[in-house]
Amino acid sequence: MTIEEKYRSWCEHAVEDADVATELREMEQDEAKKEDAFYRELAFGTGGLRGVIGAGTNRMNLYTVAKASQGLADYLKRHEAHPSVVIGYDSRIKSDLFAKVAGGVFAKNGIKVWIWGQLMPVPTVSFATRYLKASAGVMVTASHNPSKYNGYKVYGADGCQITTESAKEILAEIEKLDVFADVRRETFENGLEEQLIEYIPDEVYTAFVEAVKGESVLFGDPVQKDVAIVYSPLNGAGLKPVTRTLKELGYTNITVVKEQEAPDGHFPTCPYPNPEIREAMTLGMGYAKKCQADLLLATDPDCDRVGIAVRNREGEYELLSGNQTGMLLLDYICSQRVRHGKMPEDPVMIKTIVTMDMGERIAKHYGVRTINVLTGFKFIGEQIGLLEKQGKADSYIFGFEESYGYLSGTYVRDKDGVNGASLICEMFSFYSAQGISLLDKLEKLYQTYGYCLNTLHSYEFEGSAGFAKMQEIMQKFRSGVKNFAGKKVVELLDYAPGRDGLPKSNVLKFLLEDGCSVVVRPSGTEPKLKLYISVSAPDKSGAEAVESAITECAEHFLR
Ligand SMILES: O=P(O)(O)OC[C@H]1O[C@H](O)[C@H](O)[C@@H](O)[C@@H]1O
Repeated sequence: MTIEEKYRSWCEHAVEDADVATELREMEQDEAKKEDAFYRELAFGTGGLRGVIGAGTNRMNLYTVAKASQGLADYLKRHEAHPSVVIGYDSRIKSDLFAKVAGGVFAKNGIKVWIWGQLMPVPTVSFATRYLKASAGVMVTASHNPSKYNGYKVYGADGCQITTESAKEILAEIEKLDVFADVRRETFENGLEEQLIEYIPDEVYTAFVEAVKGESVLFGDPVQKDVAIVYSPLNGAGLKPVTRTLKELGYTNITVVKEQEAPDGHFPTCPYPNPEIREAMTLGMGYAKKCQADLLLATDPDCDRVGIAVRNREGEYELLSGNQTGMLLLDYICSQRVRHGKMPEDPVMIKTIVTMDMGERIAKHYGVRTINVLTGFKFIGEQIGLLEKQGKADSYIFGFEESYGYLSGTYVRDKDGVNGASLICEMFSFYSAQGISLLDKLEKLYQTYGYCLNTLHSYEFEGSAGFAKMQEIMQKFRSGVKNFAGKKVVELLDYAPGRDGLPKSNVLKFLLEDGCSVVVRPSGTEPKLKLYISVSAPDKSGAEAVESAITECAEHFLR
């Protein structure tokens, strides 16, 4: 079908959602808009389906969600006699609608549905899928993307986001379908009445909170639980689970950022609700200053990421990167386990290839083995599953990503902002009781393992033209870069054909002299090209100078 034919078909059939119908009418004379909306189908990327909410095959709308659900239903029915699915959703625009549409499709296909009765974090979908022994889980969210996005993450029965092979199979099922003719769906209300759809009981939520609380590595050590914590759920799903868990863990002094407390998919005070981005933390930092807080925490809308800021000696708040927080947590978990004789046999830490290599050095110091995987926490979850199959689930002590994702247990198979927030508070309070700040601790780590600066630069390439441009840039990088700002390329690791036993992925890692590296890859969740730079140097200012020279050099390839 041509773009115009697809457009006409949508005008005829996509009448149920008034917003979609209006948008279709409005793009009638706008060829560029039509092309962008229809030039491709939304594909499964790093985090499942993800796209801008709106009209068309390349958009998140009730039709593309229903089609994906039908494809998933067909896949599940092919694999299982009596499949069941857990569904969750966050505060994003139309998240609840898409969750109900998905529920209606599964119900019509005879698949039992368990749905959370209110917005919930991503990890609770992973948890409930395992707890209820469901065949799959679906989370409607676009995680940390701006408000115009939504998405659809799919989990397997093990609570892990589906990885490359299953994604391919599901995608093949989806591609067989006509978005209008082949989708079977009933109303959510009918599904409820027929008891094909049921709300997930409270007991599951409580079990999740208990599992998170069980991840403490204090082992009886004293901590100061009256530290002043400012918390922002960034208008997302974290509010209830994070505050409940922290309170039950005994933290007594928590202030929630009022403007970012209520769920709101428009994210009025933080258009880009990603704790990686300074602006998302600005309001929280203002609150922290006002309350003289010790620690600021913010979780993203689906509460799988957590960002932090801590007060420095001058009374200002400093943001910590995902790498820094991850390293601190890794060191804290390892040191506590060693001190209390709780380190398992053959301990394992898992991180991604774009996550700071210094993590590996810390792990080694404690006798912990590191497994490196591709970007995406699903690959960390997958490794936990493999350890479990070998009867070694207890070996897993921690997994983290530079993109602010942490998980210290096996009770879920995705990063967990509730677990991250609780561990960070515990680590903070533990050191605080000894008069040590997280910044001091970080300094100590640098002294022990060598100073290392890791930065991430992202460049937006929107739409079909942007997509093509990113491919072109990757080719330019691929074809023979000899040095970056005078630092010789010692080795180029190209992950496109697959390497180190990892699935094929469009990622290039340049190992440079002096322990520096540059990684470049198109994001799987946003229309962006990402550049990860790692610089080892004697001190911060030296590292910053090298980093900016390398960045400037790498940016030449983006033109
Ligand atoms: O770099 P991207 O492909 O956009 O992915 C960045 C991150 O996106 C999501 O949060 C995934 O769950 C993470 O596992 C991933 O690291």
